[in-house]
Amino acid sequence: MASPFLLFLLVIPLCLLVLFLALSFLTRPKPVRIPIKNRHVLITGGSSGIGLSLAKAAAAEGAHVSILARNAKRLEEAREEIKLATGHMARVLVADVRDPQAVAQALEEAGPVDVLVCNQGVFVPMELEKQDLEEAKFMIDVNLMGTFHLIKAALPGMKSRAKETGLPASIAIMSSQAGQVGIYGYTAYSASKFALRGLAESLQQEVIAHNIHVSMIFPPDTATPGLAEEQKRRPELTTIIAGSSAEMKAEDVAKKALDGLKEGQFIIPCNFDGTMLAIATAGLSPQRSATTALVEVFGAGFMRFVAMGFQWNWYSTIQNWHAKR
Ligand SMILES: NC(=O)C1=CN([C@@H]2O[C@H](COP(=O)(O)OP(=O)(O)OC[C@H]3O[C@@H](n4cnc5c(N)ncnc54)[C@H](OP(=O)(O)O)[C@@H]3O)[C@@H](O)[C@H]2O)C=CC1
Ligand SMILES: CCCCCCCCCCCCCCCC(=O)[C@@H](N)CO
Repeated sequence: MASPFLLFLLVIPLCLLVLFLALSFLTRPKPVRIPIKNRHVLITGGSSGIGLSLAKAAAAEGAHVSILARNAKRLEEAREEIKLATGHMARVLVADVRDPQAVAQALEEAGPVDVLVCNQGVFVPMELEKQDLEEAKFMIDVNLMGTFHLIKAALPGMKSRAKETGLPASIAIMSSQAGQVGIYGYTAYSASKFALRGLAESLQQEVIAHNIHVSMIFPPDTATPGLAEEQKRRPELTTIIAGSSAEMKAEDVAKKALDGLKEGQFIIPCNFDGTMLAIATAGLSPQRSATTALVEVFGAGFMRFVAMGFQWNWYSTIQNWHAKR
């Protein structure tokens, strides 16, 4: 006769197994693998920072890469850099994502896309009270409206291409950890990045029947020319609070992003803090992996507790900062 204790020990893994099986049945959309070799990958903001690293990583894996940005000279330099690193001649497209006509024309020129990476982004941190509304609008226009323009222009071609080839396509959207949690000094930036999540969750439901798979990438501070510019004028509290998640290299963010999008991961965290944030903010987002779903189901309560610790730390920092003035 087995002791009640041994029986109990057996019950735990059994419950876990049943829960895992239930989640395997429930998780939607279904798992997918998105090939990128010999496929057309279009990366906006591909002339600098994370976008340029992504372009190199995709070209190194045999993708046909197009990069889009405003500045033609920087695009040419990026093309040289990609060629030097991988031997691949990327196509360059000059357009401002704020201009829907220019975006449509660029996509026409580029031809049908298999993987669209909406990575372009601007960030000008400042307390809302001090920030010029034009700056707030600038971030919304480039980060949010620009992404609308890109997806609108690319979708028809992506749909027919996915149908023709029978291969799954991908739309990957660059958010930020500041698109998962509000940060001091980022009212407009966080708003633009949180908004992308609503766009992405809704869009995934609209395009799943066309074999198009949406991903969102959530990097922490990442060493790029953009970050160097930002740091010249970032409020001290923004730097301190954003420092809660360790800075990454653009290459490492690009690798996470590319691996995640190839697996059709809806939420792509980039470091350990990012994984905690993803569990804490999973909400009703699509989840393809039963294993990750299991971690989310068990982790949710605990991560809320950890989050309370972070908030305690941030609010103490803010209070002390004001007390010193
Ligand atoms: N670096 C960081 O700390 C983090 C960055 N991110 C996000 O990652 C993305 C890339 O950031 P990062 O690599 O640092 O940025 P960079 O500033 O280094 O590069 C930005 C790229 O976007 C292009 N771009 C900017 N505005 C437009 C526009 N209106 N139309 C078309 N292209 C445009 C730029 O080219 P050009 O100026 O010639 O148009 C450039 O290629 C952004 O969305 C950012 O919000 C997220 C988390 C952290
Ligand atoms: C549940 C526990 C969670 C713990 C993790 C909390 C860490 C949050 C840190 C947020 C950092 C935001 C950086 C934004 C970078 C960015 O986008 C700018 N550089 C502009 O590009």
